[in-house]
Amino acid sequence: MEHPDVDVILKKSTPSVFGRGEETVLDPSYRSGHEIPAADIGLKANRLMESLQKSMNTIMFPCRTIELKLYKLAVYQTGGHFDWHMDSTHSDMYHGTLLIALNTAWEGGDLLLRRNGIETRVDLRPRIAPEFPDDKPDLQGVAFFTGTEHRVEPVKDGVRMVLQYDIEIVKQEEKEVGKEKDEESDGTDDEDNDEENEPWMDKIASVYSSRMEAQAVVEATADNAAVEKVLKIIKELHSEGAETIAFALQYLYRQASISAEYLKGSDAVLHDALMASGDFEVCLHPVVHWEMSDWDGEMESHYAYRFDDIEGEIFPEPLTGQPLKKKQKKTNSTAFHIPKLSAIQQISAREYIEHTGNEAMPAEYRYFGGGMFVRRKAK
Ligand SMILES: O=C(O)CCC(=O)C(=O)O
Ligand SMILES: [Fe+2]
Repeated sequence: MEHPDVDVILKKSTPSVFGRGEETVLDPSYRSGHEIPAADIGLKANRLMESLQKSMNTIMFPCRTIELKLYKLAVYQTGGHFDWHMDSTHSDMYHGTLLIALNTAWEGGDLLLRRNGIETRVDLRPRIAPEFPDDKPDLQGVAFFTGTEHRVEPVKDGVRMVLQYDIEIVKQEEKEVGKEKDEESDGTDDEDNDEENEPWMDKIASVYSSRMEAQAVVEATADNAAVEKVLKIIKELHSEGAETIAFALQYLYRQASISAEYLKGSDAVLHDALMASGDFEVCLHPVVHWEMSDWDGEMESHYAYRFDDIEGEIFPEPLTGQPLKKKQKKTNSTAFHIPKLSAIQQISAREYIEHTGNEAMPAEYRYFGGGMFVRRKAK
């Protein structure tokens, strides 16, 4: 790609604001940069974007169909930066962000991604292969799931320009794999399954997440061996008498997007494998985070409860759309222990609440943790 005309682009751009809760604010100490919205950029679809879309579909959203939608062009001049934030959920379909840096020169301005406390540094400066010094530089890009925290370090010199795309999941009504049967809630789940620190939960979490830790933010999603192991553990637990096995989704979602068709990465792989086996009924629900502390106020453990259990009084209809059969109480029977690598803990943190959103985000669009509830299929 040729060098972009920096002066023209700067003239067309406006200072970047960001969302602090439901407010839109301009605060250069938190974010300093300029931007041009997609509507003012005339970029045609091209082969590069098509092939990028294909590979992101395979790696990040297996068995789903995605589309890339240009969102804006961000311009950072010397001193420009953007502190830790998650991108706002512009729509239910929006599940990832793709950034591609244009061919300009700058110093500093690295992008840092953070998930579950693990940081990954990304230098988006165009690269010239040393063996072909006369060739055009290779542009650099990065894609991450929504709910990933990120920040742009201050640009020390030059101009950094980045095209930002929304990765949207295209809804497919007739898709078989994504279809799930809503669980009938009777509030009497697994009475004999309410030990304090379920060791089996950690077993699942460690099998399921080992590759994730190793690869930080960039995950391998198609780990069939790990998925097989998790299925086996779930079957064993069912045969030992547990009625419902529940565990935290690995990613954050907007409340309305906690459904099979919108699952991301490893959540999608595991869900589809459970459905494909034909042995399970799987349902997904938003969950709320609960912290238990000991007598000294030290945090001891983290639990999740189904959101519709907690909010039963406020929301007469549970989120499954099915009326509750019996009044549900908040009991241990519907709680599950949150594994170390779950994103759910993070969404109740103070900084998260204060500093979320590259644009204002009304409360109903905030991120939620989700839970997968797995029962044995009635034969
Ligand atoms: O420019 C970048 O690398 C990321 C910018 C960003 O995070 C945003 O505008 O939301
Ligand atoms: Fe962002």
